[in-house]
Amino acid sequence: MNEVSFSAKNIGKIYHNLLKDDTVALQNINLDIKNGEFISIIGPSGCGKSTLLRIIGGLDSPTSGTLTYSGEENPELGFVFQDSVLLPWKNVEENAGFPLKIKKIETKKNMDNLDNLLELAGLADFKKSLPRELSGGMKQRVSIVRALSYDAPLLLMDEPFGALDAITRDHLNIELLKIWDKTKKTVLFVTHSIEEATFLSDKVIVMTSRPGQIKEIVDIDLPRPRNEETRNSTDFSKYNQYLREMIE
Ligand SMILES: Nc1ncnc2c1ncn2[C@@H]1O[C@H](COP(=O)(O)OP(=O)(O)OP(=O)(O)O)[C@@H](O)[C@H]1O
Repeated sequence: MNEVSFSAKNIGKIYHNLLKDDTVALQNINLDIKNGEFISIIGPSGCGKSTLLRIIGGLDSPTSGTLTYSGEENPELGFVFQDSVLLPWKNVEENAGFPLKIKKIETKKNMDNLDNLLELAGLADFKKSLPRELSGGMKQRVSIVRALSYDAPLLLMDEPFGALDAITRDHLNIELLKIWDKTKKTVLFVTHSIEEATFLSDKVIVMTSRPGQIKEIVDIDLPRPRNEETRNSTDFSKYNQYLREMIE
């Protein structure tokens, strides 16, 4: 089954530097994530958010502790980073479907799914456009569709909307939730924005400053689907205030 959940036990990460003391980036991280959850990670700059994301994604290994996946042995991952790199000579459709080409899985089912995702992301009319003809927000949408195109059960997102203006960002948050609702991926999302974390997540992991430890995992009990009404609600403000006080 295309599912993944994972459990991190006592994860630690030390970077050994050539000309200065070692950096203890993560310490004693314990975490259980269920299939289909939307989890955000927030915390002060340099507290190890990206390191934790990379370790969970298998792009980096922990210095100590264990990470156990269940559901799939080696779960495939989709990645979206702050600066999405699209191939400038390929159009939207070709960029979004590039993983399918590389993996040689351009089946009818996958191509139909790609079409649906482009539609969901509001890109149906731009399939033949080149990256230089797109706005920053549209490029990020292409990179999200690309990450979802091969149906990886786990999506890792590192500040994917960090470079965008607030209005576009709010818009993309809503679109991302619509796609997530349809695809039921497990999402791990790093952000500097408390409001973004609250708006999107089932749970927000709050980290301490370096060495990064988990200060608290906050359940965000706001009704779904979330929309502009959510942002205007008192509960939304309360969660933001709670999280802000915890980080300060
Ligand atoms: N490859 C590396 N080699 C050495 N030190 C590193 C490496 N990657 C990260 N670090 C250090 O580990 C710590 C955590 O970095 P990381 O990028 O995970 O933090 P972050 O919370 O994502 O930061 P930010 O919020 O500023 O993006 C920092 O002190 C950083 O300098």
